[in-house]
Amino acid sequence: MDIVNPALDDYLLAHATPADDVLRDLVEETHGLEPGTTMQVSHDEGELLTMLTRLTRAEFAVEIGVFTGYSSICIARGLAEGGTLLACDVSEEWTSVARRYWERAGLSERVDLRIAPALDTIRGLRPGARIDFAFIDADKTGYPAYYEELVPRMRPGGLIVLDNVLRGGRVVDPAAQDDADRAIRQVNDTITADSRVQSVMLPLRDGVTLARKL
Ligand SMILES: C[S@@+](CC[C@H](N)C(=O)[O-])C[C@H]1O[C@@H](n2cnc3c(N)ncnc32)[C@H](O)[C@@H]1O
Repeated sequence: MDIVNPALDDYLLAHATPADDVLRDLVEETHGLEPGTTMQVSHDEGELLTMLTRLTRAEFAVEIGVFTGYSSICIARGLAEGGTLLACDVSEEWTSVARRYWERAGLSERVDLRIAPALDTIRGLRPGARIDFAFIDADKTGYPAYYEELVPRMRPGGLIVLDNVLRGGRVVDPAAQDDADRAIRQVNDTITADSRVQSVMLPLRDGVTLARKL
């Protein structure tokens, strides 16, 4: 199911601030890898991440799902001076590409990469750690648990961003019942009913939820 008419999608992509050489080269290199660019956030979503990180004046951000580093570059670029992005992934192979591009973008000092299941990394944060900005874009069945671990650690006014919340329209297809479909519907319903956050779902690419901690 097209979330947005494809012609409008192209128009939207063409009307975000253009990508720089680092991001363009990263897309090109990722094209040549086995999964290709399908897992990567789109350019307009990346611009949104930079903007939201900046608007929340984030000093400590968490990313769940790094892949080859596109979204982490966008988040790290929006951090306040001296800020840190805790980047969580399980793949040495894909994040080795990300490391090269963080270096090239001058962001290596800002990114703290942890190769481990993201739930372990988040649960291992020091008690009292306050997260300003979080981006969830990893295994879809993990979303409900990632959300529950993040919410209590967010500072008031902090923002959680979740990608792929529409699953190509499968969320409204009763026949779509795999584990990931169920997990995404579950987290979407949880967030809507959660009095700890204010939330909105945007029809950007595969759907993006913004949940702001109250
Ligand atoms: C959709 S990709 C992330 C794309 C990335 N945000 C970007 O813009 O390029 C999902 C990533 O989640 C990672 N992942 C899967 N399961 C994970 C887990 N349990 N903990 C941390 N990362 C995980 C995968 O290795 C993969 O790199």
